[in-house]
Amino acid sequence: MHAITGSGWIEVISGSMFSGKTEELLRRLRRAEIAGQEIAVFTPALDDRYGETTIGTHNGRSWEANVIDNEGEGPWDIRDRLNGEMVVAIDEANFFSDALVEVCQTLAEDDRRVIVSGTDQTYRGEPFDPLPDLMAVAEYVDKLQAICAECGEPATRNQRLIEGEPAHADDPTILVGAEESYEARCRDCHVLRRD
Ligand SMILES: Nc1ncnc2c1ncn2[C@@H]1O[C@H](COP(=O)(O)OP(=O)(O)O)[C@@H](O)[C@H]1O
Ligand SMILES: Cc1cn([C@H]2C[C@H](O)[C@@H](COP(=O)(O)O)O2)c(=O)[nH]c1=O
Ligand SMILES: [Zn+2]
Repeated sequence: MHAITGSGWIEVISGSMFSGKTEELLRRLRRAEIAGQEIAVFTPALDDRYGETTIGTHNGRSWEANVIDNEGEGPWDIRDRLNGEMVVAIDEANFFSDALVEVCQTLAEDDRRVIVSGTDQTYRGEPFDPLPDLMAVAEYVDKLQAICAECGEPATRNQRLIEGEPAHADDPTILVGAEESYEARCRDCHVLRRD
């Protein structure tokens, strides 16, 4: 339990793609496991890059996860599928509906440690819901940076590339992918086509 409030809490790990969000999430889970705590991990059905029932990093590390469909109960299914675990981890929060914020609040109010990871900006450089609201209600927020693929400076933005070209501003927001479609870039090197 939280030393100050005597209750649960929310930790958000955010930042650009490739910044090490999932690595950091797995590091925290390994430590919770060493401490003998029961852990439940959730991932959205939409992200199938690493196989249906795992969360994975861009450098090959993974952890077993429960897959949550955004249809039906959506993120409320997370609460229904808990079996007494007091550490709850949610990866790829950017693929969940806004209801995830209320779900995380409820879990923290039930004295749980909630660790949420997800990228905070769309490829357009706009806030990626529900991360902004999650960051606002969280007790702890870590915003990580990758390395800009163009200039080597710290990267805060997600560059979407379609056949090697910057994506157009009117493209759909959701496109599951990794190195084949995205690069980490700094503010100066991030490009968006508007023609
Ligand atoms: N441009 C980059 N900047 C930093 N790390 C990168 C970059 N491209 C690939 N990587 C690799 O990605 C790893 C982070 O992967 P991951 O934790 O899955 O990131 P995230 O969850 O933030 O997308 C790094 O440790 C590194 O090996
Ligand atoms: C910027 C942006 C990203 N996505 C997708 C691409 C990936 O599948 C995930 C982010 O994964 P990571 O673990 O943070 O590397 O989100 C998207 O659908 N739309 C976007 O604008
Ligand atoms: Zn750059």
